[in-house]
Amino acid sequence: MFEHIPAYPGDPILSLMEDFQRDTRPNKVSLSIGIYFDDDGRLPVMKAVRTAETALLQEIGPRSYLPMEGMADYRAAVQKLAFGPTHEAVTSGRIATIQTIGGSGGLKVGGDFLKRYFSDSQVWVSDPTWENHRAMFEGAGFPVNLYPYYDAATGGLRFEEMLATFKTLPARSIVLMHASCHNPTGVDLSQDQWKQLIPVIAERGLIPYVDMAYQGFGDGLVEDAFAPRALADAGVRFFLANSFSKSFSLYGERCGGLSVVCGSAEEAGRVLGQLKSAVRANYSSPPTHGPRIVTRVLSTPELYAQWDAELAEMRGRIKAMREALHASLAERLPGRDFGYFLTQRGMFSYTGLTPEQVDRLREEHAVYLVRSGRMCIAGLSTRNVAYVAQAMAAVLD
Ligand SMILES: Cc1[nH+]cc(COP(=O)(O)O)c(/C=N/[C@@H](CC(=O)O)C(=O)O)c1O
Repeated sequence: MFEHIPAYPGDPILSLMEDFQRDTRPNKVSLSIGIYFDDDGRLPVMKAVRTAETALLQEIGPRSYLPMEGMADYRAAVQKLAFGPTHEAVTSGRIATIQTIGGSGGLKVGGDFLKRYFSDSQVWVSDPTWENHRAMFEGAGFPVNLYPYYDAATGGLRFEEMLATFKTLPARSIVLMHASCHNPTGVDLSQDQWKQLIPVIAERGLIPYVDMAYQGFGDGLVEDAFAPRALADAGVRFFLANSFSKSFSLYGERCGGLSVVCGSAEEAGRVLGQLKSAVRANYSSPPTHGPRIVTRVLSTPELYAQWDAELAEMRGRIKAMREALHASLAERLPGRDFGYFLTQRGMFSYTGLTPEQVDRLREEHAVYLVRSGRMCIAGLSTRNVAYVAQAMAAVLD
């Protein structure tokens, strides 16, 4: 019956975690999957999360199905965090927001919705992008194309080529973009570049699909949401998938959202209905526990302030690790330019290491990167950063 089923080759990111867990070498370092570890190498339980969850445990009650669109207070909190509580798009009710199973659930449900109502469109993703973007949108039935993005020569952005490409795309082309803290490169558009790109998106009638999985890991919660807010300001209709996996350290609780910015509250009502239909056909309804924690934190001023402060600490630690690794590499290999560690932002940096060098890092030094050369900076610590620099220098020599 299943003779024709091929063996699974593994996921370029998630399967590395399985290999890492099996690795018994005491000096192993995980710089592959996009998970934030603290300086002790532990996956943190945020104080604001612990406080909210402890309070919720006093309110244990029945666990019926949630509505297909999720909890109303969660959805409202997602909109306020993404767009700002006073944004006209929020106050006018023209955003359709659903609670989803992580940011992944938002991308998948949005992909299915788009395939149903924009079936002739094609999808354009940055070159490179998160490994799973292609799988998700091809899985929804779209042809997936690349637009120029990362400049390997400079470790920066090929913005002029990206802009020129957007100017050629047919109306209703779906352009998948990262709000901030680009995965895998850490290279973002500046606010000025977004201000140049957004009029082209509007003029061409493109459909932006913004993936905001790292809000708070760049410059801050407000700064990192510049792109969706600027798109909404410009009256563009677009999709925004967001994730709380990293910013709440609640990866396994699957807390995400999908917002569709529409032209009116009436339009948002119809879009919401069809998003519910897409949810029903995927997983029926979203989970309760994790999203209740997120809602409690986002809706309680003192918890929100504590969470924001903890996120700032996480952001600051990542920045400090970037600086420490850069300094250690510059000392070991003075002739090479590692400035990209300082200019790239968020959880990831694109090291430019070849797959073979990444393999050597793993096999000879027990340092794990994704084979694309992506490094998760959040896996560095004051204990291992010198060792990682030494290992990188060894394979680069
Ligand atoms: C850009 C982006 N979007 C969405 C997700 C999925 O988030 P979630 O809310 O957990 O469904 C991830 C996860 N990225 C990390 C883990 C993974 O690959 O799944 C990573 O890139 O390592 C992203 O990096």
